[in-house]
Amino acid sequence: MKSARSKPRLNELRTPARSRNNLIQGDRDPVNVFCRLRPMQRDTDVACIKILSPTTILCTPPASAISYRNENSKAMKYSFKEVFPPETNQPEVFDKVALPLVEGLIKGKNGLMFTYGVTGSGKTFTMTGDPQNCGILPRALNIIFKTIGDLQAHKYVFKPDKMNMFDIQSEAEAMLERQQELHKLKTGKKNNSNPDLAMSSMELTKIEGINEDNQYAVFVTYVEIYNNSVFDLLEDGPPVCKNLPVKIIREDAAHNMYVHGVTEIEIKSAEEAFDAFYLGLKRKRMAHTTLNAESSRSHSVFTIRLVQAPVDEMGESVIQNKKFLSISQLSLVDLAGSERTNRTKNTGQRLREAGNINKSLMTLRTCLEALRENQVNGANNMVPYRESKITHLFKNFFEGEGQVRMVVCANPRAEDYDETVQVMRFAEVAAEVEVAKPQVMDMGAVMGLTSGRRKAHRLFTTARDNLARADAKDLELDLGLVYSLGPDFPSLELNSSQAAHIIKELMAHLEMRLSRRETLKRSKAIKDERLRSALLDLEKESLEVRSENSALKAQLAAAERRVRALEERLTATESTSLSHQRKLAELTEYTSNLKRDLQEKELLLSQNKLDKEKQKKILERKYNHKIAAEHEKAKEIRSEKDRLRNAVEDKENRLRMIAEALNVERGDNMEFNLKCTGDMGAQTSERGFTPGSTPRALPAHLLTPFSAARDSRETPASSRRGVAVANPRHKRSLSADGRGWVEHAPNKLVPMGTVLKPSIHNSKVVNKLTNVKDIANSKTSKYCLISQEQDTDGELETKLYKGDVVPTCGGGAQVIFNDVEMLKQFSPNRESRENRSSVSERRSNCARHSGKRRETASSPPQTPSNSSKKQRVDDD
Ligand SMILES: Nc1ncnc2c1ncn2[C@@H]1O[C@H](COP(=O)(O)OP(=O)(O)OP(=O)(O)O)[C@@H](O)[C@H]1O
Repeated sequence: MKSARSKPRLNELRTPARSRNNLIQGDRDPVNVFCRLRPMQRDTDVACIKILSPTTILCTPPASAISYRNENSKAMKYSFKEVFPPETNQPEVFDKVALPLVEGLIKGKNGLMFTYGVTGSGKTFTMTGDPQNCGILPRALNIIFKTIGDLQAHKYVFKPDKMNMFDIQSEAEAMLERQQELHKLKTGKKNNSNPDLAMSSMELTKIEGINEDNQYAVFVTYVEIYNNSVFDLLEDGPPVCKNLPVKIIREDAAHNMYVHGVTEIEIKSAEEAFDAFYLGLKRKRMAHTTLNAESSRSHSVFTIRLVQAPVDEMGESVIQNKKFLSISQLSLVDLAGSERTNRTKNTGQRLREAGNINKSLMTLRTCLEALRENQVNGANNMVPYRESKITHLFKNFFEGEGQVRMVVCANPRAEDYDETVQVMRFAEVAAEVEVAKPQVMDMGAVMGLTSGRRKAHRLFTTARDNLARADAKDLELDLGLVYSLGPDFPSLELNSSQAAHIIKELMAHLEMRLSRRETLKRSKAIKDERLRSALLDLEKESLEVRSENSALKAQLAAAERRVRALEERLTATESTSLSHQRKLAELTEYTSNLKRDLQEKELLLSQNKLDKEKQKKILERKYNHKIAAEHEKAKEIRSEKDRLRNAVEDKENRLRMIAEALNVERGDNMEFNLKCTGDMGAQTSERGFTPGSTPRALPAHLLTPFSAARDSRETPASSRRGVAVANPRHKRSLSADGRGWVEHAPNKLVPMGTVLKPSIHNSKVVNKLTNVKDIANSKTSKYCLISQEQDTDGELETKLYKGDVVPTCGGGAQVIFNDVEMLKQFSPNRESRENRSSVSERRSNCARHSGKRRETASSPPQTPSNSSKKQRVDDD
């Protein structure tokens, strides 16, 4: 039963058709899987594969195998269509595996054959072989040319249209191209054949049953899939070409996958085919690995396309109609071997290759598993053909029509066991996949042409040629008359008695012949007339067809131009997209690496954070204890400080009172002083004080702070009454002795109209002390801060805070205050009044305080310093 689909278009039958889900079970063939065991290399090698029957093997895990260690030590049986023992020779393998595919190819059926196995298991040996043992590929080429022999069309009659289809050219066009090629060849012929390999010497018989009413042409392509990119091994260029451009896989109008822009060479003999094959072989990526001296690093696909078209009714030339073309293809695939990297010890480029090889083989396996699932269980799983170039390219074989055969190559040695078992499992999956049987049509029969046209034409041309020969007159030819005037003349024996009767008969016969001749003449005239009118019709039709043809040709040319332009754009877009895809993959990998790094760093960071928090807690606990202790101490210090401050304030009050007592009028003072001195136990010799007299000498501890000069110099008597001061500092020369002073007057001084004015000779005057260098330099050794403020009585008081500038080790300076000068004015009236009113109070105060009074700056102003702001008031 045929598919429910409407009658297929003729040219859709040529290449593997797309999936037809409604194909019934009988329309399908399983993938035929063969197993070939290669001979052991060394006598010492231990085998892990045993042949049980011509179709079954037994794999026993050796003790060294991983599966054995994983307690999966059961021996496993695997079945195949046929198992080839190590001693099987190449012709046997070819006859069983590839010959049916070649027969199918000749009859217009598609075929796919691939070798699969671990690296070094004999895949390339099976597919290509060596000079002494030609493999499947050279044998297939040889037998094809032996079979099609002189049934081949002239070169360039069939021409690839670059879109996976073919055009048919007229003999004249084909001849023109042949001449051009001849010219090119004269200028430089390339010969790529390998002199060591005389594969054409194989003894092969031709395939029977070929349709002799067709003309044939063979085209080959050779591509390799390396690191999941497709390369054209027959691309124009030097034989050893390293930088072949990447090709893309596309779908043609009939939804078949093909390598776009691939070089498709028309081959006219097995020798030419070998030339092409060896050119590709030189470019194929091979490398030395630990497990195979010449290991294929890529999957190679050698495709033979056979184009056939029926000859016309005269059996002379091909019918110039693309509709009647039939294209069948046989793809011979040598897959790269699967390899475990820990065994091969590959690194760098080899490792990357191995990764890509394993990945694509994995995709092949995944695709076949999904297909099997869909076919056996009626699932509708998406088959990931596009994940790998190899599966993408052969999508049509699995989803369309054709014969698929696989040779699983295995090395029986124990070291390969683990990988061999994986291969066997893949083989099991593959054997369960089914492929639709190809449908073949005889185009001549479709057109209603009789068979044997070509043979008849050959005979006719032979006869014609023979007639032209010089000895043709001796030939006895039975040309077989088309028109006959009836039977032969009756015998004319007139000497008999019945002569009159015979003459009568003869006359009747002649009359009959005459009338027959007339009839034939009339019939011929009618036929001539018909022929003429038919010819006229044909001529008319031909004219119409020709004009239509030229219009169509013009349209076609325009369409072709458009297609070519679009194609170019598409190619450019596709190559950009490809490069973008590659970039994207790189960036994705880079991003994932970065993410991984980030995660690692985040982990580390959180670990560190945790550690730090732990440490912090420990330290916090420690320091809390310390801080508590410090707080306790600070509290104690503060209370001690308060106590001391109170004591100091108490003493100051007492001293102030003493000083005030010293300043009261003489009479009062006398009394007051006597009391004070008496209270304080001072030893005075003189109690009287007259204006202009030398002030009495008070004990040192009762004088103002400035009177307690360390040197013994006498201070001249103060002009102010009642002040017995002998302080050498009152000398201006000493207070400002000209040694590198910095005079710091933050505010403008209010003029007081006094005799004594705060002024230091040769000093540097600054209003603001912002520049450290003003203080911290080698010339400056003294600092004076001048301030004016109101005292408690509302009088203006000028204070000079003086100090030594001491450089600090950090390069800055500190000021140690050691002196305060004060300038103050009183109204004499107010003073006496005030004094009088407060005398009694002072007396009482004086009586209460027995300590000496020291007049000092209670809190010196702050002075900037760059490294240390240490301030000290040194009571003099
Ligand atoms: N059946 C066999 N008879 C004799 N020699 C064989 C056979 N099979 C393989 N060999 C030899 O084994 C070696 C490795 O074989 P081959 O290169 O075909 O392996 P491979 O499976 O193609 O490896 P790779 O996947 O690495 O390309 C070759 O030297 C080949 O001649």
